[in-house]
Amino acid sequence: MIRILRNFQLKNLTTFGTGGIGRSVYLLKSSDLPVILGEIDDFVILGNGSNVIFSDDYFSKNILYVIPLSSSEGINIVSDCLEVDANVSSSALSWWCARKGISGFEFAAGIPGRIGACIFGNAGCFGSDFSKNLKRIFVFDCASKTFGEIDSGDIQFSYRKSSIKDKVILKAYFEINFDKSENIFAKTLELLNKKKSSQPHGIKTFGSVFKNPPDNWAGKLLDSLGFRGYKFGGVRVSEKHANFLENIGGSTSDAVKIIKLMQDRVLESYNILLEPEVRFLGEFKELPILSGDEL
Ligand SMILES: NC(=O)C1=CN([C@@H]2O[C@H](COP(=O)(O)OP(=O)(O)OC[C@H]3O[C@@H](n4cnc5c(N)ncnc54)[C@H](OP(=O)(O)O)[C@@H]3O)[C@@H](O)[C@H]2O)C=CC1
Ligand SMILES: C=C(O[C@H]1[C@H](O)[C@@H](CO)O[C@H](OP(=O)(O)OP(=O)(O)OC[C@H]2O[C@@H](n3ccc(=O)[nH]c3=O)[C@H](O)[C@@H]2O)[C@@H]1NC(C)=O)C(=O)O
Repeated sequence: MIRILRNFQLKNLTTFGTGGIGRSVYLLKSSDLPVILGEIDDFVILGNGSNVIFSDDYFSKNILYVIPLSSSEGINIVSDCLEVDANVSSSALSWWCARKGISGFEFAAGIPGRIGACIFGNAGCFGSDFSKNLKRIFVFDCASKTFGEIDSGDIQFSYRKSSIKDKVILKAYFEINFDKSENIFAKTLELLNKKKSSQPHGIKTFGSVFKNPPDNWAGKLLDSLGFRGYKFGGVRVSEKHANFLENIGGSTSDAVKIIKLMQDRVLESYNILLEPEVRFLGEFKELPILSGDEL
């Protein structure tokens, strides 16, 4: 059953926990998604809300929020492929694969997103990403309002980027490589611990603020300028990692003020324009420069 939540507090839909009011949030099951996609226009689709911030104002577009699927509901082995529903979380997929002795997803245990969004944004860490074992995706094309498959060879993937545009990913098919379960568990835990030791967890964040610039690291540049622990309103820069913001009772506009300051200071000091990784949804009075193309 599809529920439409009117005038919904958007802070409940993102891991950062800020944002204004959304006109219409469609709360649905994964199996309802193909139906609703053919019926509505002017929407954004969310995964786990871990890479987005909504403005503090009114958001008038429709928002599709799908209830996450567990690994037992959303992952199947179909002939020689791993078929994964887009609404399975990255970590559920990683641990499911470890239990089944399927390698290649050890990196994914600590990524907070869902598979659809992770492919869209080519999420990754520790030298691996979602493009690696991907064979094809099943999508809804928003322009033609049709469903179809796309081979991964026909998608351009780069660092935190894919060429997927105006499409909703419904399912993904990955190749299967078997290994000993105990080896996979060990590697998964090792990478998870590595991530936990260098990044904040158990606190509201949206992952990295900026992408790393070529041959450098956003965190290192921001740290060198003294941003660790910097606070504006109810948002502060993590003491653990200078490329993370933590919401300790603030708003999106507090976060945007810090993001702009960070971008300005790195540009002035190093002549490097940091490109935000987080996606900004809604109307903003001021925004940081979103990509170098805008200069
Ligand atoms: N490496 C890491 O540790 C971290 C990585 N991340 C990244 O953030 C993303 C987080 O995932 P998640 O929290 O689930 O995503 P979000 O809910 O934050 O959504 C991010 C964007 O993904 C698009 N999207 C969502 N679902 C789909 C879908 N089924 N098909 C096509 N596009 C979709 C939407 O684009 P639109 O607005 O155009 O509708 C949305 O704006 C991953 O891509 C990952 O790269 C985030 C934090 C940490
Ligand atoms: C969290 C994300 O992805 C993470 C991913 O989890 C990790 C692990 O692979 O590698 C990237 O972080 P990162 O480049 O900041 O990795 P780190 O190893 O923590 O830092 C890189 C370098 O900067 C230095 N560093 C980092 C933070 C800081 O405050 N000070 C500092 O000097 C580190 O010492 C290291 O020399 C991804 N970030 C980006 C923007 O690519 C995300 O995309 O949201």
